[in-house]
Amino acid sequence: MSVVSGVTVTVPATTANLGPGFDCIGAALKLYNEFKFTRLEEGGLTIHVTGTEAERVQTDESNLLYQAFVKFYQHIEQTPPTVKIEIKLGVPLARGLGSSATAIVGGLVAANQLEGTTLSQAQVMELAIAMEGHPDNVVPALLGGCRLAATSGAAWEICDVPWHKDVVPVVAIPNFELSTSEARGVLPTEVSRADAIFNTAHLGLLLRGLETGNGQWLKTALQDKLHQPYRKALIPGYDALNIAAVSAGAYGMVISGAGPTLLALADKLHSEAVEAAMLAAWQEEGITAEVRSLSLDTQGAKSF
Ligand SMILES: Nc1ncnc2c1ncn2[C@@H]1O[C@H](COP(=O)(O)OP(=O)(O)O)[C@@H](O)[C@H]1O
Ligand SMILES: N[C@@H](CCOP(=O)(O)O)C(=O)O
Repeated sequence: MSVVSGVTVTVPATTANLGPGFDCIGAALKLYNEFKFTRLEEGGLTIHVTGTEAERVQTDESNLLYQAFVKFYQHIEQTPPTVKIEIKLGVPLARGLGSSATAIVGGLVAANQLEGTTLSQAQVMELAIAMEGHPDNVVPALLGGCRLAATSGAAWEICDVPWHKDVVPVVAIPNFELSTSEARGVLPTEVSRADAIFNTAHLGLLLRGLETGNGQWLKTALQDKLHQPYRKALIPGYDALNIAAVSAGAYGMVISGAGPTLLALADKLHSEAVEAAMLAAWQEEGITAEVRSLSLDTQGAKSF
């Protein structure tokens, strides 16, 4: 295929970890960033950002989307073309909804499209995982759906995790940021055998709970001992929201990605009540938030 003069890529938000699946499972959500790349014959890099919090995105070569774009060209050992980049932000920044994953996947997919799909989707995925350092947000951002990723060193096995249609993700997004690096910084480097066994069992149960919609399994499965006990202190209102969500009928509540967004899973009958309860709980803490039910994106990154 031949090179093209411009491309637009949309990439979905993600909710990673889902409680016990730290660094290995995540789901794409119907909330999107859009990235338009146009080759320029002259001048230098131009980045224009629109949408809520647009002023918080870098507009020089340090921009993560652009860095991913450059990474692609380093990989194919070519010089990147000069481009104009237009970013339409739909995914809030540093909230645990995979904004960094959208940028990494968006930059790589855009470059691959501009070069006539030089790399396979699997090669793009490997580059994205290497850049992000873990697979659980970039993989669903690229492929869509709920995905489990495992590696024994060389390549990644990606498994599509069936998600029962009655299980609704409710996201409660506060108006403060928490960077993934800060939230990873509070984690211990070693964990006990008991905690490792706890998470292994709960992740197995979660997979079956998501597939079947079995509420009893999901209630037990949405627990974790590897990251949330250390991170919850970074999120004011965590315990209050947990109580509110479960009292309103949610199966359980977890931290979305590295936080601070909190994710409840509920059935369709209870999702609206869970939304209202989580919003009220954060208001009581004096925190402004947006709470909404989202459905799963099944398509991942799309280019046109
Ligand atoms: N659309 C974007 N374009 C460029 N950089 C972005 C974009 N979205 C996020 N980023 C970068 O990623 C950072 C947030 O990443 P991170 O702390 O991992 O949070 P998140 O949980 O949202 O992925 C932002 O501060 C910004 O540097
Ligand atoms: N497993 C990672 C997931 C980070 O996701 P993000 O959406 O917050 O970027 C972690 O928990 O650190």
